[in-house]
Amino acid sequence: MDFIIGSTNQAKVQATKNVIWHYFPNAKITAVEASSGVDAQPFGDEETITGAINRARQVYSNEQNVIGIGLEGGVRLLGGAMYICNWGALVLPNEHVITAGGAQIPLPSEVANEIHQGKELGPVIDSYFRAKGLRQKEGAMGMFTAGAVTRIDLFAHILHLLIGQLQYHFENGTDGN
Ligand SMILES: O=P(O)(O)OP(=O)(O)OP(=O)(O)OC[C@H]1O[C@@H](n2cnc3c(O)ncnc32)[C@H](O)[C@@H]1O
Ligand SMILES: [Mg+2]
Repeated sequence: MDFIIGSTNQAKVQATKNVIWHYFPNAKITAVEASSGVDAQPFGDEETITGAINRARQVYSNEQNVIGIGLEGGVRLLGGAMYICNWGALVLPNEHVITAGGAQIPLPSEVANEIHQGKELGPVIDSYFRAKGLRQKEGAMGMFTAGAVTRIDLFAHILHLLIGQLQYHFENGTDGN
């Protein structure tokens, strides 16, 4: 079983390799740019999960028995606060879709205000911490949890949820989707 991840973002690619090779040590994993088909800064679970599914749909292949992986980061509003929200999707060679959501933490209001003005979380987080390329490593999750859970850990957990459901699908021919 081979996998293609629809992104070259290092946090996404590293998380994918860590988890897929844990379950399938011989799997071939390729990373390619894929468009999410949604806004560069998705807003809400609906838009974020759609971005994840679109990326996975773009890279799966029923001819080569390749499973597509899509991971997407977004933000959502809950109880007056803005939370980071992340979604993942697998598209199987038979076009079956498996999805899973990630853990969420609220963002400081200074950061939320900038997102409301139309900026993307990646650059906003970089300027907030006077750093470069945080979205490829720690991410907002890592920075606002003092490194306890990084963006790689966050996507790795989503991958575990996806691969676990994939195993269940293989064993039972069904899942919750
Ligand atoms: O190359 P791609 O796969 O597009 O990687 P990306 O980092 O842009 O990731 P997304 O498109 O999935 O994320 C949408 C936006 O939210 C930003 N983002 C999402 N989660 C983040 C995080 O934990 N830390 C920093 N930026 C984040 C990201 O940089 C984008 O501006
Ligand atoms: Mg992006």
